[in-house]
Amino acid sequence: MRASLLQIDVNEGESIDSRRLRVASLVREQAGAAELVVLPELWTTGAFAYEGFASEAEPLEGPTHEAMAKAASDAGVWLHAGSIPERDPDGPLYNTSLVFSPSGDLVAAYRKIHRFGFDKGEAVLMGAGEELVTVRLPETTLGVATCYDLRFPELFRGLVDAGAETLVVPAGWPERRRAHWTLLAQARAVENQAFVLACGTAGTHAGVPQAGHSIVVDPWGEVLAEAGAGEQVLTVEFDPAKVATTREQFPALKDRMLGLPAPRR
Ligand SMILES: O=C(O)CCC(=O)C(=O)O
Repeated sequence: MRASLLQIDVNEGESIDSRRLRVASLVREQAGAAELVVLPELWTTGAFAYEGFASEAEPLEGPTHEAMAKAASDAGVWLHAGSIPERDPDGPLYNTSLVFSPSGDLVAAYRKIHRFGFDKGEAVLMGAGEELVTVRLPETTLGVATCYDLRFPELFRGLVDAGAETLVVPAGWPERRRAHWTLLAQARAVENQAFVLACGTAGTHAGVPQAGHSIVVDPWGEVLAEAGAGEQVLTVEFDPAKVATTREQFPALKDRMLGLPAPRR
């Protein structure tokens, strides 16, 4: 199976409308090159451009949905279209990832569970998702998570328990903590014996330089491909069957001790 991670440069010098058109044509260019295409987190606004979240938020079936559904079907690819600031007509904003089938149907929407920012930004401007999301592809089952979620291993264990074999993580990770990004992507792959496809952004928005360095890690923790800092299409071929063989040959997941007693005080 081939996947292309589109590490998009997100900066204020380009309007959201232009970027949407540009990204749609990059997705179309993946026709025949990849079966799965992955975009980063909040690539329309920028993950740190908090002031724009409310004004640029879209309904689930808004302009990004429309452009990405068309791009997925034109290219005939599975498309994890990264995330949008979603305006729920009956609730708060959410940081919501969209996944499309090769015929352009929305097959999954994942509202980010762990919001970043502590006492500001996304953590106060957006609501928290409550549901784990997996997506069955012919070759593998995707488990989806977003950016800051990468720091919470229990979420990924939940996805694995739900059948995930390929963990897809769109992000807008800052350069300042790039070492964590790489380390955590490898850790999630090793502990879950799963592929990790982690797609970040390039450029600088809201004064925050982005890490880039999108990365694909196999179930043994080996880095199959890693991008540089700038905008880049990172295409990788991987064998989804390696999840089952790794789990058979080194069956650590079977040694989980569920229901451990609480520590004695
Ligand atoms: O956890 C981090 O260091 C970065 C997280 C982040 O930037 C985000 O979730 O938007």
